[in-house]
Amino acid sequence: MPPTCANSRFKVLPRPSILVMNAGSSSIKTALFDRALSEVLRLEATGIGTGGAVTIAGETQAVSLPDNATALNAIFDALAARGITVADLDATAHRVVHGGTDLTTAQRITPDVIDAVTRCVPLAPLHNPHHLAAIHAVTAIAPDLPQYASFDTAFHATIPPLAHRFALPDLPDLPGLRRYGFHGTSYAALVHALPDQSKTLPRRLLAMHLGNGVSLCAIHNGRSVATTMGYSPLGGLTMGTRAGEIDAGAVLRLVRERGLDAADDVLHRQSGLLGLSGLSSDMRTLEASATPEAHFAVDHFCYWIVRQAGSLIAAMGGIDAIAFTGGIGENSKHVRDSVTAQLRWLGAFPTYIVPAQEELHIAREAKTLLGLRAAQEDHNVA
Ligand SMILES: Nc1ncnc2c1ncn2[C@@H]1O[C@H](COP(=O)(O)OP(=O)(O)O)[C@@H](O)[C@H]1O
Ligand SMILES: CC(=O)OP(=O)(O)O
Ligand SMILES: [Mg+2]
Repeated sequence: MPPTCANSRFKVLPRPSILVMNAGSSSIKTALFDRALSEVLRLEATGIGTGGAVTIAGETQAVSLPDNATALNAIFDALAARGITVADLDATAHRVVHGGTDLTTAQRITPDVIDAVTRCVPLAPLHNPHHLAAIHAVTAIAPDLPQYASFDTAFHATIPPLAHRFALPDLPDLPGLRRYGFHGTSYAALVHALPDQSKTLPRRLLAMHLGNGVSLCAIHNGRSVATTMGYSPLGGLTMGTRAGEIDAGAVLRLVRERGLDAADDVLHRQSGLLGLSGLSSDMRTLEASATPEAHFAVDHFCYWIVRQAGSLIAAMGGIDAIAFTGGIGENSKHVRDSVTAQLRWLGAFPTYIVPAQEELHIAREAKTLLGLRAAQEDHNVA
């Protein structure tokens, strides 16, 4: 089989393979997997909007990444520089944060799927537009390449109605007003990976995805039973630029007095760590800062994790372990220590650090769908 990777410094890519694209709110993480689901190349653009860095096969360079479009171009340029042509792949697979009520299981991307993801842009304005940009960029290069989507909401399909229903009346003209939950690709991967460290999966596991977006998930016997994010990735905890939990009365006042678009901007882009610190949405910057506002922002971040942890532990009837993941969960000892110290009254339980493997989970799902498609084609030929 001829190599597709022209640069001999990089592993030769076995063809065919799956390129996973995970456009988060402050990063685009891409990984190329071979058919055995071994990761053969990783390209990450991080710190979008707050600075920027591109990491290729473990080597990081500071690059100005003012917006997602610049980051996406940097990723495609880096792929091209390594002789990787998207059209040569088996498929691409994308993380999609919000597919609403219609899309909750992994599937092939069709025009109908694109329409549904587009309809959810107002619910996930920091994510869905970036997923669509990545999907359209691949379509422009390779219109016939199969593309798949995995949804952040899927892992939370097991949350019972008591936990996912809002105390609203039936509003038949507004279907889908309910809690969904996000970061499901991360939690599903964590459930798969944790037993490598813990031997068996803890029965009552409190998983914490602490990145630019932040959520906690109560995982009981491997299944999500409650999570802090709700109708959209705006809910729950203090995040990089998102407000998290806020009284609907306060939201109504913001909309009444500032108008819908300005209120949307405050809640999604000017709040959270950025709004509290007046400095940055980036945890590294805040941890390095001596201002009282930066300290307050980090303390607020940890305090509300602990407050919400209490709620999720109650939903599981106790706790057997905590698992940290995401950029902050994996790297900030200060945040992990603060959270675990404030939960010490619960008694002793193990804590684990699990590198987020959203891309591997998405590749697994795409591989399953590719296999089903191949089986279907074989069946049609037979
Ligand atoms: N060494 C570190 N110490 C503290 N925070 C870190 C460190 N490395 C990354 N982070 C934080 O992780 C966050 C980004 O998380 P990440 O999961 O990569 O984001 P996204 O949600 O966009 O995928 C940023 O706040 C960043 O400052
Ligand atoms: C759902 C969400 O907030 O994702 P991210 O942490 O990647 O922004
Ligand atoms: Mg992320």
